[in-house]
Amino acid sequence: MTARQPIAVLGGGSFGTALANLLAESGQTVWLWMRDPGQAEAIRTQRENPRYLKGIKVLPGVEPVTDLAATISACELIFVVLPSGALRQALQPVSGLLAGKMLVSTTKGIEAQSFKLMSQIIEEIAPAARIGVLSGPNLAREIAEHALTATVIASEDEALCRAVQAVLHGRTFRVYASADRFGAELGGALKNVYAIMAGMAASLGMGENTKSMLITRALAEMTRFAVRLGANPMTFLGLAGVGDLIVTCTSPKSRNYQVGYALGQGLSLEEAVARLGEVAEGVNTLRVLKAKAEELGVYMPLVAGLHAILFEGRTLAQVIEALMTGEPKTDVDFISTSGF
Ligand SMILES: NC(=O)C1=CN([C@@H]2O[C@H](COP(=O)(O)OP(=O)(O)OC[C@H]3O[C@@H](n4cnc5c(N)ncnc54)[C@H](OP(=O)(O)O)[C@@H]3O)[C@@H](O)[C@H]2O)C=CC1
Ligand SMILES: O=C(CO)COP(=O)(O)O
Repeated sequence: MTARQPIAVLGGGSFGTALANLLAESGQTVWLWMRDPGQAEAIRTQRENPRYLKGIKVLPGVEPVTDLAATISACELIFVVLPSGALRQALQPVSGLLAGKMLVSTTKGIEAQSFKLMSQIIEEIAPAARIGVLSGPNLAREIAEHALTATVIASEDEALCRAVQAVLHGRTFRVYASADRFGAELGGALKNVYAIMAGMAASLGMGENTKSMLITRALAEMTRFAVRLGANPMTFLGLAGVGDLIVTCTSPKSRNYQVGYALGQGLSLEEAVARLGEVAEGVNTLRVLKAKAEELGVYMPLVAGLHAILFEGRTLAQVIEALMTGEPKTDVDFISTSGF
């Protein structure tokens, strides 16, 4: 990467804007690509992203742009910050420009038909690109407000990890490296589902014991699933696993938590998502995860329970009854060596 080359951020939502500001703070020139010329113009003139990150000043080093091909051609390091449902359709038309580029996905979702994670889709679209995943407990607004934050850059490509650390590491943002791209990315996608449950529990006034049980059993369940897919369970003990699970299951700033909270207040799923007006990846992840767990025969009672409430017409009371009275199980069963 040459000193004067800009860095691209694809996606002008809350996280794209927060990430662009972080890069600009460390002295980089950033091209923040978005599809909507009106939003680009608003950011250019108001120096704020009024739609997705109101009240945060967008730094002078961030240039909003709308020409995707020109952006990719000009940049060697590209952060992909698009919703999972948009990533393939956005990148496919420019696939011919991606060879040799460093592409870092921050998107926390799973493709419905293929069950592919976002970096796997990028790999398919751009087999000659260098690929990484950025994931961790990273609420966009807190990053933008300079809350002390840590994240993980995960890639088999060590030089890519170092390049991302060099441009993102700063006084309020620490970047840890990992070679486990699959584990880090899977953790980020799975935790969104449990954040919906946690939001629901919070709106129903459930206590701290319940919250702790939910987060801990969520960790057991998502790790069990990941191990079945061949992932390293230890990654789930890191920032991209339990770290991200904690923040999204405890913070009202999480959009997935907010959807769950609204459901607990009696809104329908459609109403809850519409009220949010931003992406809540956990809703789609829940659908594909439930189907995949069944296909693989992985025991995921929390996922099955939430799916039953959201898509099968079961009541919360019925699901809680089934979960609490199910047959007794062993703790930390995914690594258990005990004779139980
Ligand atoms: N926000 C956060 O705290 C974090 C988010 N992430 C992940 O980052 C990803 C993006 O999230 P976030 O920035 O929060 O999302 P937002 O909902 O804040 O913004 C979504 C952005 O994507 C754009 N977009 C939607 N569809 C398309 C499309 N087809 N082509 C091009 N652009 C499109 C939207 O543009 P338009 O307005 O034109 O629709 C908007 O700029 C998600 O997977 C999320 O899980 C990861 C860590 C933290
Ligand atoms: O992934 C996130 C924090 O790490 C953001 O979570 P939400 O998408 O639920 O806001």
